[in-house]
Amino acid sequence: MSTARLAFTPGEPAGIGPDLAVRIAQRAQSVELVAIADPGLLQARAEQLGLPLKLVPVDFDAAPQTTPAGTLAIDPVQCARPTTPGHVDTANARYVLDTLDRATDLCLSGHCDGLVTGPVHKAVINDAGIAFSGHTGYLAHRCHSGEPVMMLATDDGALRVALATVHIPLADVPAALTRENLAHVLGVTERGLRDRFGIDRPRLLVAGLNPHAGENGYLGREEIDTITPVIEAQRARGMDIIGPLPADTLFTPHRLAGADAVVAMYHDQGLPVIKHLGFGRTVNISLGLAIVRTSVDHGTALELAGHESVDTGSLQAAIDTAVRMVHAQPR
Ligand SMILES: NC(=O)C1=CN([C@@H]2O[C@H](COP(=O)(O)OP(=O)(O)OC[C@H]3O[C@@H](n4cnc5c(N)ncnc54)[C@H](O)[C@@H]3O)[C@@H](O)[C@H]2O)C=CC1
Ligand SMILES: NCC(=O)COP(=O)(O)O
Repeated sequence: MSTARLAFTPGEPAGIGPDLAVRIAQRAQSVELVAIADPGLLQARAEQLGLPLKLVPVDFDAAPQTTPAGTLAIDPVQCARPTTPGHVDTANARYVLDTLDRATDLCLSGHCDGLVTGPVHKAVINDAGIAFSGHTGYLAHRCHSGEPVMMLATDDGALRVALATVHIPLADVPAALTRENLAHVLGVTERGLRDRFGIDRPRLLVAGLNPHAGENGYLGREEIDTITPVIEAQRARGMDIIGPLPADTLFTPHRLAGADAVVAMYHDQGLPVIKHLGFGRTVNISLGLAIVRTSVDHGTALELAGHESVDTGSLQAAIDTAVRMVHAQPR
C-alpha cells in the first residue's frame, strides 16, 4: 500500500489544536502528515509544552514519506496576530479559514490524499463577521459538493452515528426533516459506507424523532408523515434499513447487533451516546464530500491550551481512519 499524504489543519490557534499538532508529532506516523498552519505558532506551542518539534517544508514534487517522530511536514499559512493560548481573537478567524481553503485545494488538486481537521471555534469565526456553522458545510461549499452527511464513528467501528440534521437550533429540527432531506441523508450514508468503508450492503437503523417513535401518532406525527414513508421507499429500492426505532432503546447492544450505522434525527440525539462510549477515540467523518475528510470528536478546549496534557487519541483515530478511507475499495 502506498504512503498517504494527509493535510492536517490544527484549527483555532488559541485552542488545543496546536498542542495536538505538537503532541502527535512526538510519535512516528505511517503517513506524511502535512500541517497547514503558521510555523511560528507551532514552534511557540512546542516551546510552551517543552517538547521538540522539527518542521520540514513539504515537497509536493516528491513521493509522500512517512513522518519520523519529532517532525511534521509544514505548508505555511501565517496568522494575522500572535496567539495567546486560551484567548480567541477575531483577527485570526480568517487564518483558520485560510488553512481550510489551502488544505481543500491541495486535496482537490491531488497533492494530498485527504484532510484531517483539528477543532475550530465556531463562535469566534461568526464574531469576526463570517457566517460559519462548522467544517462540514464550509468544506461542501468549497468542494462544490452536494450536502454532506456528518457521521461519527468509534475507532473500532463498534458504533457509527450519522446525523439527519446537524448544527441548527432544536426548534428548527422538525421542519428540517423533510422527506427529501432524509432520503438524501440515507442515500449518502449508505453510499459512503460502501465506497469508503468497503461494506457490501450496509444495514442502517433509523431513529424516530419523538419519544417512543411517536407512539402511533399520539406523541408526534413526524414518524408517520415523514420518516416511515422515506424508509419504506428506500427499502423498496433495496436498502437494508430498519426503523423508525425509539431512540431510547435503539442504542442497546441487542438492537445494534448487526447494524453498520445509526441515523439519528438531530445532533444531541446521537452524539452524546457515541461520545459516552468513545470520547477521545471517536472520529468525525464527512460522507458525500469530493475529498476524504476526518476530524477529531472534540472541540477547542481553550482552558487546556498550552499547558495541560491533552489527549491525542481522537486525532490519531482521525488520521488512521482517513488512511483507511483513502485506500478503501468501493463496493
Ligand atoms: N471538530 C470541531 O471543530 C469541533 C469544534 N467544537 C467547538 O469547540 C468549542 C468548545 O466546545 P465545547 O462544547 O466546550 O467542547 P470541547 O470538546 O472543547 O470540551 C468539552 C470537554 O472536553 C475536554 N476536552 C476536549 N478535548 C480534549 C482533549 N483532546 N483532551 C482532553 N480533554 C479534552 C474539555 O476540557 C472539556 O472539559 C466550541 O466553539 C465548539 O463549536 C466542538 C466540537 C467539535
Ligand atoms: N458537533 C460536531 C462539530 O461541532 C464538528 O462539526 P464540523 O466542524 O465537523 O462540521
